[in-house]
This record gives sequence, C-alpha cells and structure tokens, in this order.
Amino acid sequence: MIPILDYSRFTGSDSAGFVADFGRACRDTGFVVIANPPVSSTLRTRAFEMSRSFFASPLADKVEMSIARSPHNRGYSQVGEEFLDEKSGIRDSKEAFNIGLDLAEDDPRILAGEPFRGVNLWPDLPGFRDTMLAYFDAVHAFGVQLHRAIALDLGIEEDFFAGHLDQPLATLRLLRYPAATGAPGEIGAGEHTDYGTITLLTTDGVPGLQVRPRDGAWIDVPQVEDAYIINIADLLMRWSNDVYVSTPHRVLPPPAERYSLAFFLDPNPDSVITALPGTGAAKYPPVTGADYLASRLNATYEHKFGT
Ligand SMILES: O=C(O)CCC(=O)C(=O)O
Ligand SMILES: [Fe+2]
Repeated sequence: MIPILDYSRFTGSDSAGFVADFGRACRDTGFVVIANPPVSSTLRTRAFEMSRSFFASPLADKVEMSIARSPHNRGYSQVGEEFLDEKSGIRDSKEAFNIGLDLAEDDPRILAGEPFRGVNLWPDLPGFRDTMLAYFDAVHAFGVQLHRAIALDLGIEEDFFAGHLDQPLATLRLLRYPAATGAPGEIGAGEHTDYGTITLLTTDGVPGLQVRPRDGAWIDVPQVEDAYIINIADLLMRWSNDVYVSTPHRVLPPPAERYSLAFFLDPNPDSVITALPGTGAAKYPPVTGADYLASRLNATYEHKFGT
C-alpha cells in the first residue's frame, strides 16, 4: 500500500513514469518510500552519529538549549514535553532537537523581527554544526526536486514551487525514541499529521512508524535501507485543494532505542497558500506560510510562537 520508488528513475530516463507513480501515492496514502535518494549515505551516517552524540550529552546541557526559550522553533525538546496527539493528552516519549534555516545574528530578517527567523542553537560538539548544515542543505535540495515532480504531476509549471521554497520555514528535527518500557498508554509520538508541504524522513531501521490511511487500519511503513520516507503534510493538502492527502501517522514505543531524522519542509513565511491552478474552486481561504505554521505549533507546545 505504501509504494517504494527508485529516485534514479526521476533523474534518468523514466522521469514521466516516476512522476506518475509518485503523484498516485500523493493522492492515495500520501506516503511513499524513496530508494536511491540524492543524499549521500556518508552524510546521512554522519548526521546520525552526531545526533547520537548530542542526545547522549547530559540533560542539563541539552535543556540549556530548550525550545521553550525559543520563539523561533529551534532547540531541544525533552521527553514528555510534547503531545503530538493533543486530544489524547498523552505525552510523547521522544526527545528532539530542531535546526532551522541558518541565519547570521545580524540578518535583516532577524533584526526586523520576522516570524520564525532566528539563530540556530548549537551544542558544543566538534563537527555537529557543519554536519547538520550540510545535511540540511542536501535534504532541502531533495525536497525542492520532489516539488518539481509534484508540479509535473499536478500539471503546473515545473518550477512553480521553487520561489516558495528558497527561504523556507524548514526544520531539520533530530529525534530519539527510548526503547519501550511497557508502561500503559506509552507512545513514541502520538497520532498526528505533519504541518508543512512534505516531510522527508530517514530512520536507523528500528521499526515503530505506522500510518493510518483515512479509510483504513494502521499499517507499518516498509523499512528500506538508506531510503527516505516522504509524506504529504497538511499545508500541501490545503494548497492542492485536497487533491493530495496528508495522512495520520504515529510512532509506537520501539523495541529498542530508535533514532530518526525528519526534515519538515514548510514554505517561505510570506508565501500565500491558495488553491493551486487546476484544482477547482478553493475550499480554503488564503493563508501565509508563517501564519499557518504558528497556528499548528501553538497546538503542540505549551509555550507560544508569535507571528
Ligand atoms: O520518527 C519518525 O519515524 C516519525 C516522526 C514524525 O512523524 C514526526 O516527528 O512528525
Ligand atoms: Fe510526523
């Protein structure tokens, strides 16, 4: 039900076939596994290693970079700080670290107080910053390429999305899930949909991620080595006037400690999201990228993000 597609088809001689299969998945479960991604496995491995060292550092060091002190959605979120399924009231067992578009302290957008524009917080770990910035750029570029496939599938200009994704509200999120303890009601990450356009996720191979198609039961996401799990998120569902589907998913308490790297691609803050050409009469009012993200993050955290 969740297709596995080979990215080399897109860059090679079967671009149209890839676009058709990818588009079908976007309309169907909204989840697809992509093998042979354009992100080097060396870089991916280094990012996992750095993530492990970060989470292994003392809690006191990690909470110094607490996301609760950041109005820009950057920094560390400790075990139990979030509930992705806010209705359940059950807190997620994961811990996380968020990295955004890297800006200098004196960037005019920061000085102007633009929403979500801030400096990243960096742990004192040799190589961490360089690795994460290289990884951010590689996955961002991959995400932009996938939006070319999306545009082709939707029959709009191939580079339609490029100008909406060049200074994005994207977040690279390092995630660590402790092994299941068996406590009642325990959950790694509660049932939710993602907020942005697409999410590009890669895991260390420990299972846990499940998807619930809107008309069905929970299914496990297939594990493919070195692959990326791509899913449609809510803002692209809205942008596509519900032609594409953002599907609920969750992470079960894993059988062993589990690491993943999620890249949430949200558009530029001032992008105005209205029904894409050819998708019929708009079902939703226009919204900016920044206002939409703020509304969603404020439901997940107890502290507030302003715009
Ligand atoms: O870690 C995973 O496998 C998925 C995480 C996820 O869905 C999220 O953070 O939005
Ligand atoms: Fe998610």
